[in-house]
Amino acid sequence: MKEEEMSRSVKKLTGLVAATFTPLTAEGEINLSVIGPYIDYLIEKQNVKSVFVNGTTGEGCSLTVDERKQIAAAWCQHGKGKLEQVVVHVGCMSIKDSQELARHAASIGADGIAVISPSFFKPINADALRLFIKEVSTSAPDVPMYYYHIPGMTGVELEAADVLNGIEQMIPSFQGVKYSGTDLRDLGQCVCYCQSHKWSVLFGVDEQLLGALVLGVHGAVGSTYNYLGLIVNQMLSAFDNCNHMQSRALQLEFMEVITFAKNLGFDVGVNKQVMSEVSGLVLGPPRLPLLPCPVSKAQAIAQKIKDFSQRH
Ligand SMILES: CC(=O)N[C@@H]([C@@H](O)[C@H](O)[C@H](O)CO)[C@@H](O)CC(=O)C(=O)O
Repeated sequence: MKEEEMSRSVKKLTGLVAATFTPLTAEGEINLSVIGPYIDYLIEKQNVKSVFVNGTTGEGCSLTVDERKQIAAAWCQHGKGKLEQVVVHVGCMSIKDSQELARHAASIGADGIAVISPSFFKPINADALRLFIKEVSTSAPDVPMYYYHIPGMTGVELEAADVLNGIEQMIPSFQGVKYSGTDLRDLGQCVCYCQSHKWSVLFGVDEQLLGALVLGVHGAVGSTYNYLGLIVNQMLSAFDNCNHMQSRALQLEFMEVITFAKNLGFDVGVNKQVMSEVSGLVLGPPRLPLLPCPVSKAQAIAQKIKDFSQRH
C-alpha cells in the first residue's frame, strides 16, 4: 500500500493509550483469563480505549515469541467491538522473531505494530535502525508501523528525528513514533517531521506529558494510564480548553505521585503490583529478572494514586 493510501485508510492513533501489564499466574505462566476483565476495567473505570501490548510495561522482552502471540491474540479477540486500537509491540533482539510477531499481528487484525531498536547488538547509525524497522515492516506491509523510541531502556541514543528522516521512502506503512524519552528538542523535531506526513507522535513519559502536549504530540502511551486514565483525560481536556492553570495543577500533582513512587523504587514489577492494588485485577508477579514487589510498598503507592483520583 502506498504512503498516501495508508494515511487515508489508517485510524490515527491519538489520545491516551494504556501500555498494558501482562497477567501471570503465581507460578509465572501467562494468564489470559484476566484480559477480558482488564479491558472492561480500562473502558469503564478509566475511559481508556486503546492499548499497547507486550511493551515495556508488558514485559514483552521477557516473554517467548509464542507467549507474545497468545497475549496479542487475546487482546485483539476480547477487545473486538470494545477497544478502539490494539497496537502490538513486536520488537525483539532477533529480526526473525520480530518479523514472525509482525506477521502474526497482521493475522489477528492488530491496528498497529511498533518496534524498539535491538539493544544487544546496537545499530551504529540511523540508517541501520531504519533498515531494521523496514525489514520488520515487510512482514506486515499493510499494518501501521511505529518506531518505539525508549533510549532509557535500550541504551540506543540515536536521535529519533534522525531515524524518522527519509523513513517514508522505505516504509509506506510507517505511521509515527512512540517517544519515551525526555529530549524535548529531539521530540520537537519529530513533531515537525510527523506533521508533514500526518503521522502520530505519542509521548511515553507520563509525568512529563504536559510539556510534550505544548510541543504538539497527538497522544500518550504509558503505564499510568492503566489506573490514572480518568485524571489524565481531565488534564488533556483542560489543555485542549486552554485552561492552563488546571492542566498545570493536575500535572504537578501527578508528578508528586510519581516522585513518591520513585523514592520507594518504581520499576515495572512494582508498577504491576500497584495496578493490582488499584484495579483489583490479579496480575500476578513480574518475571525474573524483575522481582515481586512487597505488598506494603505497592499499597502505599496505590493509596497515593487513590487519594489523587478522589481529589478530582
Ligand atoms: C520506562 C517505562 O516503563 N516507561 C513507561 C512510562 O509509562 C512510565 O511507566 C511512566 O512514565 C512512569 O514513570 C512507558 O514509556 C513504557 C511504555 O510505553 C511501554 O510499556 O511500552
